[in-house]
Amino acid sequence: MKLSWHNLTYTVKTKSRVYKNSNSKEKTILKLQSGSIKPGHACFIMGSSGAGKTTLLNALCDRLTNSKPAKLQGQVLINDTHSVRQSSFGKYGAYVMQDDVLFPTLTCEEVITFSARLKLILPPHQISARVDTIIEDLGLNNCRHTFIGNQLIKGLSGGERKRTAIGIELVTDPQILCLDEPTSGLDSFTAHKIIKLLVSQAKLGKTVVATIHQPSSQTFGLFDKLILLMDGHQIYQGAASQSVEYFESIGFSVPSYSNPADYFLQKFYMPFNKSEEDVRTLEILTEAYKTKLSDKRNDQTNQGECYRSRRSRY
Ligand SMILES: Nc1ncnc2c1ncn2[C@@H]1O[C@H](COP(=O)(O)OP(=O)(O)OP(=O)(O)O)[C@@H](O)[C@H]1O
Repeated sequence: MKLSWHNLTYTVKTKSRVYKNSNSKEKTILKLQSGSIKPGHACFIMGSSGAGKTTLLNALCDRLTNSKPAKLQGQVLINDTHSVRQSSFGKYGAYVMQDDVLFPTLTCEEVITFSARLKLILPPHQISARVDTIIEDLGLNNCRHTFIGNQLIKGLSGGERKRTAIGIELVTDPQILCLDEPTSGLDSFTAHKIIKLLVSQAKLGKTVVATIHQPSSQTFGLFDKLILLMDGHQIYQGAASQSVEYFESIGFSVPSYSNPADYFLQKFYMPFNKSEEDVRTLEILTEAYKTKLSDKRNDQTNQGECYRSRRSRY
């Protein structure tokens, strides 16, 4: 299923000034954002802390309130036709939270089975077949009988716990899978394995979208699509593999032998007491992004015209 969003703006009222050098008490967290993710793609939302990653993800999954003092404007569409609001996200999508709440005294297999029994109307043998497939796909076979655990009970490792949380959502075979910080608190090797797993889920035809904090350069290389946010603005949306080249073309060269993700987070951070230079950087980036979008639109129009004129010749 294709997920697209158009002119998303999310504003909330705050009790204090939004920035040191402004008097406004209204904070716009998402600023006129548009974009889309196709099925079969794994898209990762990056940006420094407070850039609006979780808010964008929540808007895409219809998890934001639209009542005072918060206001969400714009549209999120499924397959370019149905509004996510009207078509009830839970029917075709799933959301994996950052702090998953799992029963500590159940085993990995038991929590996935519990979720399947709760969400599916299927005979028991089909439920256990589905659970077996998920456990196999997620590589949880060697810990299927281990307790989830908590501070008092020793249980699954962080990575196994994350995969279990994903398994709980996969029981319904969702077409859209949204995850908030699926790698938080994990070492870079385990984080890499989780991202690999998400990319493989996307290859099965799902639309995967996740926020992510600090991917290693190897993990960054797995991303199909990247959305980079700065202070609520989208400053890049496109193939992750082309992002370094794009930023280089507008004057932000990633130093050799360094992790592009680290560079982006450091360079595109908007502090509370933003300086004129920070504002200028943001302006340059948003302008460049608008130009990129209009160039892309022109290319598509030209391609369409070439195709039509070629067809008319035959
Ligand atoms: N309901 C709200 N009321 C006031 N401020 C909010 C609200 N929701 C989000 N914010 C603010 O909006 C900004 C973006 O929040 P969001 O959680 O989307 O950031 P993030 O990029 O996911 O950050 P992090 O990486 O630290 O989780 C933050 O400064 C946050 O404090």
